Amino acid sequence: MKFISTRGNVEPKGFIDTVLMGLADDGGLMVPSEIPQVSAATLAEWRTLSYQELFLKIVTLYTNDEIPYEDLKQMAYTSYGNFRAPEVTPLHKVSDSLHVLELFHGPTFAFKDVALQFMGELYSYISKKRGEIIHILGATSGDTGAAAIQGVRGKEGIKICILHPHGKVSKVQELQMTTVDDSNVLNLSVEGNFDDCQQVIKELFGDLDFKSRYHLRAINSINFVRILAQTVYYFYAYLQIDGSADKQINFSVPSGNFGNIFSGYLAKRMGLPIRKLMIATNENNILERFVNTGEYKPGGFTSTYSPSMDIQVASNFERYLYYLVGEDSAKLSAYMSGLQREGSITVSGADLQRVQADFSALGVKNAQCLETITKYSGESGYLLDPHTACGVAAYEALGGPDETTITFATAHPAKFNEAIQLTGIGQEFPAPIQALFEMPQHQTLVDYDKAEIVRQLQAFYG
Ligand SMILES: Cc1ncc(COP(=O)(O)O)c(C=O)c1O
Ligand SMILES: N[C@@H](CCOP(=O)(O)O)C(=O)O
Repeated sequence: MKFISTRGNVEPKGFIDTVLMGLADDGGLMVPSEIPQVSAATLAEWRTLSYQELFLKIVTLYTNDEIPYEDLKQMAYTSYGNFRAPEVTPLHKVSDSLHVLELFHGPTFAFKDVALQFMGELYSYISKKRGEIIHILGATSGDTGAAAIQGVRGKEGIKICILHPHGKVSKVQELQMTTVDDSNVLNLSVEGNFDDCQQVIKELFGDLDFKSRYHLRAINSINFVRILAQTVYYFYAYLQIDGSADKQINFSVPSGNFGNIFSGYLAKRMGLPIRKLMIATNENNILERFVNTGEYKPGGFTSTYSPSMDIQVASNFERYLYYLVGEDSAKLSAYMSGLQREGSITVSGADLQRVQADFSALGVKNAQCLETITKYSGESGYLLDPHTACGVAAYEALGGPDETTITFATAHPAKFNEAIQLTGIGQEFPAPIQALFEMPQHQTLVDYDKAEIVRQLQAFYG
């Protein structure tokens, strides 16, 4: 198994080199040269595996034996050993047609922990085994940053800098990142939005001289290992639902940067019997507009009750587009240049039909998000966080009769109490979240100015 760039101008790489490269050196995104296939018989054999066992089955399809099995096993068990649920990602049945896969039982109460606990272990392993310097640079709308910092905490030889949009993350997200007082952690609070933060880091990863001089490593979903680790819970959720291996299931996925749902697309391409992949977004509904009309046009950023999905430029969209154009790098590159030049991409005809066969989508309005939280709290006694509520609203709108849908609970409601309070519902914070309110914060406020951010990074990475 080799990994190649969507843009076609990077020599095929092995697994570890792909992890270290993060953003492909030609500006594209790394993808597997071929997608491993999982047969129905194999799926049936996997039905009784624990999360960690399943993780090992899936991840070893991609790792080329570059990591000895016992080492990988140790990483898997360490990564998921500190989750608060023994199943790691337990499934909560709401009704016969709706199940919620709770992805928030990791250290920072968000789905990002699932991939980033492993990524922290992996970076630490690579650093020790290969003597690589690991200087992480990431952008966050709140959850990736907190989970990445927790993923590498206390690990020798790793420095991490996270850019978050000033005043545009929830209070708990801000506290989770900024109460960490470790000398290897730098939080830059940027006067801008998430897209601005992501733009700066993409430019810095695209400057190959800067990238290699400062040993920049990515933790965002531009890094293929994030996508890979996230495919595991699609398989796990599917296998927990009763029934034969050929039963098809829908997944409704609260989406922003398109990483989580792209993992589902990959799982489907690997052979997981998924009927519909539902993209749930908020009022930043670029993905909904793309699925419904074929036009992908970033712009018009809006702050919503689900701030982690306040994203216009979805970084993994390029991976999907690559498959949509038949893995043709020249065609993909032409689309990406068009996006840069004209500010939009349009697909039509058979391509649009294929998009609509691959996905359905809903952009959930703020009011509908709160109504959904209120409804499920009242009817089922189950408190949804606002991102998850968007996923449940999409299930209601897009799920067909007699279809089973698994909606991802991407965060614990305590992370987004600003929105929950608006419904009038009270909630108790879990102790680790409550404790954050007593702790001092450490962050540096910077303008949305690449030169200023670069100065901060140079001083930090040394
Ligand atoms: C709570 C929550 N839900 C959903 C999303 C969207 O996921 P993705 O960016 O993978 O599409 C995010 C951020 O990524 C998030 O933090
Ligand atoms: N919502 C995300 C945005 C970054 O997404 P990523 O999956 O590319 O890391 C966040 O919480 O930061």
